[in-house]
Amino acid sequence: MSDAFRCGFIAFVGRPNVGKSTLTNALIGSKISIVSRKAQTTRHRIHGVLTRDHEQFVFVDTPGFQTRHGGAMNRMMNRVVTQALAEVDVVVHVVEAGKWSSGDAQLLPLLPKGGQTILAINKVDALKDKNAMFAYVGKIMAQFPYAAVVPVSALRGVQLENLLTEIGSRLPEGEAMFEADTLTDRPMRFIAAELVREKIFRLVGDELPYGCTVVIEQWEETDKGARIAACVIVERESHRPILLGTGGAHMKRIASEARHDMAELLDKPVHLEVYIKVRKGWSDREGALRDLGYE
Ligand SMILES: Nc1nc2c(ncn2[C@@H]2O[C@H](COP(=O)(O)OP(=O)(O)OP(=O)(O)O)[C@@H](O)[C@H]2O)c(=O)[nH]1
Repeated sequence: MSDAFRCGFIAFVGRPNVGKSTLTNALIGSKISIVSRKAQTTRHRIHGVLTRDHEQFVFVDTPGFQTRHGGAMNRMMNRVVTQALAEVDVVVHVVEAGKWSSGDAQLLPLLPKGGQTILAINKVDALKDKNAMFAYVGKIMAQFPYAAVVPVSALRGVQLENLLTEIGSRLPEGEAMFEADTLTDRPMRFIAAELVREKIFRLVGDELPYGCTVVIEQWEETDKGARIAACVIVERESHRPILLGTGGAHMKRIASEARHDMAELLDKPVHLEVYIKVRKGWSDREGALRDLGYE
């Protein structure tokens, strides 16, 4: 392989919950995309950038491929996945060690077959029967011509260097696209909205259906601090008390934890207000989704 600098886009695809976000974060070494036990927490494509001596990796973190529901939201999410695959240089198909389901198989027809698709078998730390791995890999390899297979543990940081080497060798030669210290090209506002959404999912995700989004409505930043107002949009009036909690306790906790993270991110004091708005049926109307910035 030549010593020329390489730079390119990498997409992680896989059914929900296989650990795509955790893996991206482990590779980039900073918490940018949000991680949660709940499926479907990453709705946007997020670029994280890792720059090394000989390569620049530009990661695109795609949402979980959806097959369970037929709503406009899921159709749009699947379109985002398809688009992401068409635009990138390397696709990493992430699966879970020992667990192959129809959700994994349904992705296969979308994967590029030109030698740029790598299989990453995540969560090897959780695999009880290590001997079963051989049969598991064989079964998957029989179904798709992967260019490489790398067992990893995003959580424990196992074999990540190996995965980076496999990805890096398949990136096109070319100059870096981002400054070396760029972690993400997403604006701060977007990340702030993601922080609020992350807290909501962690605290009331089990009770709240997936139709909830966060929009930053006010953003005033000076050298001394920032004033931010975030609006949480829910589908039904009945979702409001879930978010509020008894005496507003949930909302207070969500706002306080999000404010703390924002202050850390911006490295200055943050004043955060969080409102709730009800907008009926928004998650099933593509037009409404577009209004809110989901394309
Ligand atoms: N044991 C183990 N757990 C992991 C590993 N990587 C991720 N997880 C866990 O798996 C769960 C899902 O991880 P995410 O990174 O949110 O998964 P995702 O594929 O991005 O999920 P979506 O955003 O829903 O598509 C979390 O609870 C992680 O802590 C791993 O290597 N080992």
